[in-house]
This record gives sequence, C-alpha cells and structure tokens, in this order.
Amino acid sequence: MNTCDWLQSRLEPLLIQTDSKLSQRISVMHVHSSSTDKQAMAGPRPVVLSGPSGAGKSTLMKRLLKDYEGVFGFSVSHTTRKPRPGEEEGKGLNMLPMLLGATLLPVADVFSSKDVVMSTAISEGRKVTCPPDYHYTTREAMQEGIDNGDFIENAEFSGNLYGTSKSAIEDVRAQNLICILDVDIQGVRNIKKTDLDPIYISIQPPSMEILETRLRDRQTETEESLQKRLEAARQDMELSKEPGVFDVVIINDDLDKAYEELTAILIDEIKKVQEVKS
Ligand SMILES: Nc1ncnc2c1ncn2[C@@H]1O[C@H](COP(=O)(O)OP(=O)(O)OP(=O)(O)O)[C@@H](O)[C@H]1O
Repeated sequence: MNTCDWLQSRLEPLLIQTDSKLSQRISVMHVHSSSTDKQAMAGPRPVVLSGPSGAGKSTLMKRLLKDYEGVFGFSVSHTTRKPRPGEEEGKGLNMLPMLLGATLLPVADVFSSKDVVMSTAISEGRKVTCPPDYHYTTREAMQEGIDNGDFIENAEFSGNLYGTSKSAIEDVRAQNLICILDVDIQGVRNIKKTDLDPIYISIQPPSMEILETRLRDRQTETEESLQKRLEAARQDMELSKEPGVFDVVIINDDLDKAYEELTAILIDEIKKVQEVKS
C-alpha cells in the first residue's frame, strides 16, 4: 500500500467525524520556490475566492473540482512546525496530523476550504491527489520572508508560523493548474500588492439572515464563534462593495445559478489548462 492509499484508508473513518467541522483556513506556506517568473506567467491565472464564512465558497469549490478534475490546484503551505515522524517534504502526509488534531484543536482556525474539498472527495470514495506536504522551514527564514513581503498571508498557531507564499502560488501556475486561493479581505489586499494577477471573485450570501440560517444549519459553530463570523461577515459584505476590489461579486442565492456565474468567469482559464493538456 503506498502512502496515498494508506492515508486514505486511515482518514476515511475520521473524515465522517471531522468533515462537518472543517472550516476556515490557516494557510501554510512556502517561501522559496524553484519556479521562475517566466514559467509562472505562462500558466493560467490564479483565482481568489473571498467572502464571509458560510457564503458558500467550499460548496462551489467542491463542485468545480468535481466537474473539472485536474484543472485546479492548491498552493503548498509553509510552516515552522517540525515535521512529525513519517512526515518529510514530498511524502504527502501532512493532512493526517491536521485531521487527527481536529478533535483537539480549534478547527475553525486550522482548516481551509481546501481541506473540506479534499476530505469530501476521500469520503465520497473518489481518487484524490495526495495533498502536498508543508514546506518546513525555520522561524528565522520564514520571518525574513514575511518581512520581505514574500507571503500573501501568515498566521501563528500553537507557537508555529504558517503562511502562503507568492512563490508557492506561482509554482501551481507553472504546473498549468489554476491555483485557488480562499482568502479573507486582508489576504485580498495583500495579493493586490503583488504581480500574481489573479481573478478576484467575491462570494456573498443574499442577506445576513440567510447567512445566519446557513451557518446554524451547517452545525459547525458554537454560539460564540457564530456571532464572531456574523460580525466579520457584516464587515466583509461592506468591503466587497468597494469599487475595484473584486472583478465580480457573486450573490450565492441559488446554488446552480451561482455556480453557472462562477464557471462563466473561469471558463477561459479552464480552457487554457485543458488545451495544454490535450
Ligand atoms: N445557494 C445555497 N443555498 C442553500 N444553502 C447553501 C447554498 N450555498 C451553500 N449553502 C450551504 O451553506 C453552508 C455554508 O456553505 P460553505 O460551507 O460552502 O461556506 P464557506 O463560504 O465555505 O464557509 P467557510 O468560509 O466557513 O468555510 C453549507 O452548509 C452549504 O451547504
């Protein structure tokens, strides 16, 4: 049994318990990349998906990944956390400790929509590409990268730094994959300072009332975390109206319609990927 199969067999029972809890992201990141700017610019443009928690980003992403297999990719994150036994760069094991940690850690702060997508694919019995490892680094190197503006987002969790580097995003592009970035509004602002040139998409709920209902129905939140998310959502909804921030704002009222709008925006980039593959 190879690493990927082993990982899937170990995760399946766990995912049933953890999938409903998976939610926001700490992105983990990569400072130094082997890709050159030239390679990076040759591939499809990345996509930024932003919007309040509960707006439907993961739901839409899951559909995209299912309908367009091998077209989208996620950046490899960077961390100052020490690799655990069996975790080495390139072995694809980093999801296991993350998922095992789900029962112990405040998952809302640890998991990303990417993880929801991955775990759903596995729990549905679909073949998935093993998630990439973290790029393990030292605090000094990572801090230097953050200070140099090499990261589009970073966070500290349990004494370790995690982040998403610009070069990790360029690496995905260089592999002829559309890099999906699920970031908050601060992440959007940081990306705007770079030359990553993504398509900026905001996913918004039809109203605060509907958002609250969806978050309650999702049964992933405590009353406290729900209130925090709603407050953040109010601010996000205001900011998304600022002209020039997003290329498009999709109101996710009817899921099919929202998905249709999303694919319409992405179809040129999707075709680019498919043409190169064929
Ligand atoms: N158009 C829709 N109509 C009804 N329910 C929806 C719609 N879109 C999403 N939902 C439901 O709303 C809930 C929140 O959606 P989802 O988890 O995709 O949000 P999210 O933006 O990814 O949130 P987070 O940032 O917290 O991960 C889910 O239970 C999902 O099934």
